[in-house]
Amino acid sequence: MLETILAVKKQELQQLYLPEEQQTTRRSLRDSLLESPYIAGLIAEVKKASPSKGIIREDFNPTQIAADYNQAGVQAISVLTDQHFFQGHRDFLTTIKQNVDVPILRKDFIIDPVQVVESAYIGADAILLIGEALEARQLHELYNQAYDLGMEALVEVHSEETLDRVLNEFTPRIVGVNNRNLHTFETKLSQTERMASLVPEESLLVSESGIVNYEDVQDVVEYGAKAILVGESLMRQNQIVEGVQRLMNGVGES
Ligand SMILES: O=C(O)c1ccccc1NCC(=O)[C@H](O)[C@H](O)COP(=O)(O)O
Repeated sequence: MLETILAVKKQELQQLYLPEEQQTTRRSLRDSLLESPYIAGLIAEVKKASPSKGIIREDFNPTQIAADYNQAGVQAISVLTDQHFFQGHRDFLTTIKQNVDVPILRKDFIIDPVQVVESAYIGADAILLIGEALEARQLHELYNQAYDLGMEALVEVHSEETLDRVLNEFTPRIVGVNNRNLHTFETKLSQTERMASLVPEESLLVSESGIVNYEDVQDVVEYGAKAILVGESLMRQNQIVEGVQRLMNGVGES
């Protein structure tokens, strides 16, 4: 699946035009996650659909969902901007950035420097760089470009092999272990458990995907995660604010 997504991305790149540059103040993703009052920092995702699940939320108002996340006290918001596979849009990110006061992560498949510039122009505070989608040298260059433009980068890996490749090149400040295999969609929190001890101390570890309840949050924190990235389980809540409280405090869980 990842290959298919990347092939479409390469095609889209040929028609990519840069939008008007937003004047924006950058917010630090890493600092915000480290300042969390919960047992982990929470990056809450705005996600309408996905290749593995199809439509996740019919009643989808990205600005309202982000406002609810903000009200609930999340540390950061991840906005899926890919249109083809996730029904996202880069305009969602721009509008959300103007309406909340937490850092915004641009979740997309970034493979080219022009997308890093685009991310800065639309107001992103941080971008996702996927280890399984990039050569380590290329990833490092995109990472440096992001920081040069005042953003941060969440460097995501799924396997030990990919993490090894990345760490041979450089040490990212924020490392995400994706519990979902992007080829098979198999999702298991034990991936964080397997990988946590391999992530350097100085890298803030984010556990991504498949986190559904407070018990899951406790588990990945026990494995070593300092932050979590949660999409689907929050997007399926009727009351987002209460959903965030339940996820992060265990309050009201049966
Ligand atoms: O979510 C997918 O099906 C997916 C498929 C292929 C590539 C990426 C995919 N998801 C991106 C993500 O990393 C997740 O949206 C994010 O980690 C949140 O996961 P979840 O809480 O399980 O929605």
